Amino acid sequence: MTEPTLEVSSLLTVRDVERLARTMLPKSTVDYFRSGSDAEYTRRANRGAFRKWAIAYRVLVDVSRVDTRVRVLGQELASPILIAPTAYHRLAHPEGERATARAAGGSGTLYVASTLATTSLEDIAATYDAAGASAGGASVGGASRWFQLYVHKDRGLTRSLVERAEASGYGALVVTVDTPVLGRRLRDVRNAFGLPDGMHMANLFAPGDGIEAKDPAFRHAQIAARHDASFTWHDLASIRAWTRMPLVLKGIVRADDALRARDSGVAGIIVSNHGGRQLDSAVATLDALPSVVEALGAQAGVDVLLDGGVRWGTDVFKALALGARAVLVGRPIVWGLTAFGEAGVARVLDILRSELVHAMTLAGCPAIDAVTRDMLVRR
Ligand SMILES: Cc1cc2nc3c(=O)[nH]c(=O)nc-3n(C[C@H](O)[C@H](O)[C@H](O)COP(=O)(O)O)c2cc1C
Ligand SMILES: O=C(O)C(=O)c1ccccc1
Repeated sequence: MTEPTLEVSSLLTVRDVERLARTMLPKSTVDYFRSGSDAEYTRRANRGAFRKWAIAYRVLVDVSRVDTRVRVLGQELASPILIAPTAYHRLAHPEGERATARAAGGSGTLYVASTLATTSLEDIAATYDAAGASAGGASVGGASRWFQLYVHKDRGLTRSLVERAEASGYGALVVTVDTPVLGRRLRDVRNAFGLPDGMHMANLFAPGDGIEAKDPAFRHAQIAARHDASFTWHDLASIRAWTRMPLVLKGIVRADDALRARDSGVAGIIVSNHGGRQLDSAVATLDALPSVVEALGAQAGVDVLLDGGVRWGTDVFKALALGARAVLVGRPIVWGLTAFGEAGVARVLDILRSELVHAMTLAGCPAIDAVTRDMLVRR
């Protein structure tokens, strides 16, 4: 009866999961996963923005059933909580992205696979689908996994990533637009952070090709140096021409950029500042959300998602009330993966989802469309 500390069920909050995971990894890995850039104003501001809102709950509503289903890019999802793309899952757990994909596929959670995965996008796709099929999920066939693209100077490499993602049945292409160069994460510089030997960016390099021989810090630093800092709105059209996958732009925080995205024909945008890892002093995502939603208007046909600092079900509630269709979580997934592999990722998803149900129940919101702007007041 008494093995209290290391049972997955003893983890009650995302905070518990993070606390445990941080004891399990080398310092330089914890630093890489946790850090924001420079003074980390934005990493903290993302969390602080949630604290500025309070929920004006409604009473005497029938909340004996609470329905968290949402439509994202025309697809029905059981929950508005999605998995943000994060690099290097094998640093967190030996099974890496495969464990994440099994937890996501098994629970029907939308998983955005990173360009910088340590498992190939084909392998992630197959693992996700197999988990979905054995769970009897409706998500088999790719619509519930998306692929995140970094645009590289090497157009041929970029195009081949897009073509591989399409061939593997990914349901959307998420183009990250906040990383023309890498943000300066001071701890990574001081730790000379890099991928250990034997771990590699499986989508970008084959084992044994030249870059594998270079030292680990070099390998990590080289990655962002290969991003195309000259990429513009104009070039987006060429990516559209390469694929039939709907496009989602990740990293938008301005109303005018959101309008430009809509005019470029994208299906969705993610209000994101990369978890405070890119431009420090960037606006917190929850603070940026209302202006983006207002600019696009209700019938825009562009789904607005948000990430950055979502750690509680009430955070999800607040983002939805301010107009997000769904949210994504980054670091909490990595901590869950570290702590218990597939079961840890599943636990994090379960914690956030049940907290959201609990918040909706107590707030008198039996369905997502009841989570409206008037549910919030400024603290
Ligand atoms: C360790 C780590 C790696 C990340 N790698 C990527 C990536 O490869 N591609 C990308 O678009 N965003 C990446 N991000 C940003 C996340 O997609 C997301 O925007 C951010 O983590 C959300 O904030 P949260 O961690 O506070 O939930 C990464 C974030 C972290 C923390
Ligand atoms: O760490 C990150 O946030 C990330 O997205 C990234 C970008 C380029 C190289 C390595 C990681």
